[in-house]
Amino acid sequence: MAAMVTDTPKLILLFSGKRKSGKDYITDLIHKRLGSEVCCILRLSAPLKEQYARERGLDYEELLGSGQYKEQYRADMIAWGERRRTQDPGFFCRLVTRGATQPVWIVSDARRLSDLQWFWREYPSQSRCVRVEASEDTRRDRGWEFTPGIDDAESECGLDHGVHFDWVICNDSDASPLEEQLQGLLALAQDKARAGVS
Ligand SMILES: Nc1ncnc2c1ncn2[C@@H]1O[C@H](COP(=O)(O)OP(=O)(O)OP(=O)(O)O)[C@@H](O)[C@H]1O
Ligand SMILES: C[C@@](O)(CCOP(=O)(O)O)CC(=O)O
Repeated sequence: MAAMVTDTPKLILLFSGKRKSGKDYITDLIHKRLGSEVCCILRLSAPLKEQYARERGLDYEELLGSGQYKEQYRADMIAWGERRRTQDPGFFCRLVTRGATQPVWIVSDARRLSDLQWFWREYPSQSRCVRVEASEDTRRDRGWEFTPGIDDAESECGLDHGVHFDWVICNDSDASPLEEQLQGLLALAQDKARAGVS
């Protein structure tokens, strides 16, 4: 199959949600459904973690994973990233979008209004916001524990208010099946990708 290379993205899905709500799980699922020709996952935290790991001699792959390893560094990584963002709010957005050629981009970890504003400004007609929600009980079952300074700070709460979400996905064990909840979003992505093939 020919690569679907497009000049600009046709659709950008900006995912946000609390820790352990399942952002990575759901964006991975969408990626599997659409395939690597159609979409790519962009993690705003990836270049942050890469540089942070390099400076401190840490395991970058572990920082990217969903285990406990990254949690011991989270507060410091947030402060490290915020120093960078204060100088240049679009710094990580520019880094991760550079070289992305698929028609559909999935940003798995929008956390701040400045992240959304950057995409709305650069790609006003393509950007859509998706919220992943899960109850505190579900998140606790996945290893979450309320941590002051993290769960009550901008990194977790920056998009709690004032954002219109185009889709809200409920990722609790008793919610409707994800495949069902993602139907509209997947259909739109497939339409946009088809329309965008060059
Ligand atoms: N619907 C689901 N079914 C089964 N396991 C799930 C589901 N959603 C999430 N999980 C599991 O819960 C854990 C946390 O999910 P995930 O890493 O996707 O959350 P996250 O929102 O990306 O968290 P963080 O912000 O901490 O990176 C992972 O081990 C993941 O596999
Ligand atoms: C430091 C930080 O990028 C960590 C994000 O890690 P994760 O998406 O929860 O795996 C959070 C932030 O940018 O505030």
